[in-house]
Amino acid sequence: MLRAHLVEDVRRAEAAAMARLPDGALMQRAAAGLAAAVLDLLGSAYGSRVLLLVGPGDNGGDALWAGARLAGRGVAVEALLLADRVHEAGLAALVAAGGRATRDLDDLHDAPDLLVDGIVGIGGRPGLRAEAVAALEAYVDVPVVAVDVPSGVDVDTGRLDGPHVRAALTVTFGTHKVAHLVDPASLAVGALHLVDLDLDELGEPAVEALQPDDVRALLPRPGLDAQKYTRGVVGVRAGSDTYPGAALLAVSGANAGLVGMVRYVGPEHVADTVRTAHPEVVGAGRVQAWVVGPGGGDDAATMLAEASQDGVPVVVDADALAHVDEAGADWILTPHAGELAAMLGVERDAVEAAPLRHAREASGRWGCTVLLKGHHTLVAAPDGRVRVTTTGVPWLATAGAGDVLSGVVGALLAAGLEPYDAASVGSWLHGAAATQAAAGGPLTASRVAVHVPQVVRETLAGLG
Ligand SMILES: NC(=O)C1=CN([C@@H]2O[C@H](COP(=O)(O)OP(=O)(O)OC[C@H]3O[C@@H](n4cnc5c(N)ncnc54)[C@H](O)[C@@H]3O)[C@@H](O)[C@H]2O)[C@@H](O)CC1
Ligand SMILES: [K+]
Repeated sequence: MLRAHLVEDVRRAEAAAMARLPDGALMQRAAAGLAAAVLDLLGSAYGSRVLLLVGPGDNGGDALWAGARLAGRGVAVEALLLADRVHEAGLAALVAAGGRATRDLDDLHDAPDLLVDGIVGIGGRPGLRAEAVAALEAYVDVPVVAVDVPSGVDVDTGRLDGPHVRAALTVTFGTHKVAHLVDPASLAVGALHLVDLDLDELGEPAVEALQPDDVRALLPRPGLDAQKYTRGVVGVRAGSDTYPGAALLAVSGANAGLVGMVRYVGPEHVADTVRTAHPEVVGAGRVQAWVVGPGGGDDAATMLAEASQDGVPVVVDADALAHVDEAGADWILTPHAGELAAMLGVERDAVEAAPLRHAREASGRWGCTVLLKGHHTLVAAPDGRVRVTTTGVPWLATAGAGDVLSGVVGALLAAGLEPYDAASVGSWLHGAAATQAAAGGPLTASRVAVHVPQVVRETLAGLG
C-alpha cells in the first residue's frame, strides 16, 4: 500500500527520528536521496548544469546539501537564493564543494539542464512569491525536480491556490504527502520517488493508494468447490430507449468474469441487444448486488426504487444519482465532479478544486462509500478512510468508461468485497485495463472491459 500522511504526522515522526539520530542525519539522508535521483535524471554529472531554487526553510537546506553532493560529482551547480536567510550550513557546503550562489536572476550563467525546486516543502503555504515565479518563468522549458513537494501546492489537501511548480519528478522523504496523490496538485507532481527515512510512528495515513500486491490480496477468486451462485450474482439495471449502449457497457464491466452470473433488467429491446452481445447474461432474479443508473434516463428513479427493495448493496451511477435520498450503508455512489456538485448543491468548479473534501463530505452525508471519478479517482468511506486510484491513462476520459466501471465495481460487490474494497479495487482494475487497452494510444470504453480479465490474470500471477 502506498500511504500518504498529513504534515503534522510527518513532523511528529521526524521529531522522534531526530531525537534518536545524530544532528542533521535526516537531512543528509534526504539530500543523498535527492542528489542520487537528480544524477539519475541527468544521466551524467560532467558537463551537466543544475540550478537550485532555494527558499528560507529546510526544504532549501535539502536542495543546498544535495547541490553540494552534485558539485562534488562534477555537476556545475548554481543556487538562486530566494529568501533573505537560507539554510546556512547547506549554503556553506555548496560553496565549499565548488557551487555558486547568487540572489540575482540576471547573475546566472547559461540555462541549466535541470531546476531543483527547494523553494518550500511541507512548511509552505499555497502560492509562490513573485521572485520564485520570475525564476520559474525564466526557465519554463527546463525540467524541474521538486524537493519533497512541488512548491506552491497545498500539501495536506491537494488544492491549488495561486502559482505553483510543475515538476517532472518529485523526490519526497519519509512518506508520501496528500498532494502527491490527490487532484489537482497530483497533476503537478510528475514522476514520484520516495526516499526512505526509516520513520516510525507515522500513524494512520490520510489517504492511501492500492498497489498490485494489495489488489492481489483482495481479489475474489473461486474456491475448488465454487458454483456460479456461491461466486456471487450481480444485477444490472441500466439502459433506456435513449441510451441503450450504456446498458451494454455496464454489463460488459459486470460480465468480465469476476462473478458467477450477471442478470440484466431493462427494456426488452435493450435486453435483446445485451443477450446478443453477452449470451451468458440472464434476466431478473436474486442478486447479491445491483448496478443501477447508466443510461437510465427517465427510468432511473424507478430502477433505483426497485433495486433498493431487495436490501442488497447497490452501485448507484449516472442518472440514478439524482434520485438518491437515503442510501444504504453498503451502497456505493459513483459520481463524476458534475454529478457530485449537483448532489451537494455546489458548483462543479468547487468539487474539481477540492475533490478530497467533497468526496469525504458526500460519504459522510449519505453514510456510504463514495467513488468520485477524476484523473485520480477517490474512494471515500464514511469512517474517514480514503483511497486514491493511480492506475489509468488520460485516454480513459471517454464516453462510456464510467458505465464499464460501475459494472466492474458491482461485480466485486456481489462477489463479497466490502464496499470500500469493491470500489477501490474496481477502480484500480478499470484504470489498469485502460492502460493496457490504450497501449500508448487511444481507447474506447468497450476495449477497457475486454482487458479486465487480462489485468486480473496478470495481477493474480504477480505480474502487475
Ligand atoms: N524536519 C526534518 O528533519 C527534515 C525535513 N526535511 C525537509 O524540510 C522541509 C520542511 O522544512 P521547513 O519546516 O523549514 O519548511 P519549508 O522549507 O517548507 O519552508 C518554510 C518557510 O517558508 C516560508 N514560506 C511558507 N510558504 C511560503 C511561500 N509560499 N513562499 C515563500 N515562503 C514561504 C515560511 O515562512 C517558512 O519560513 C521538508 O519539506 C523537507 O524538504 C528533510 O530534510 C528531511 C528531514
Ligand atoms: K519544493
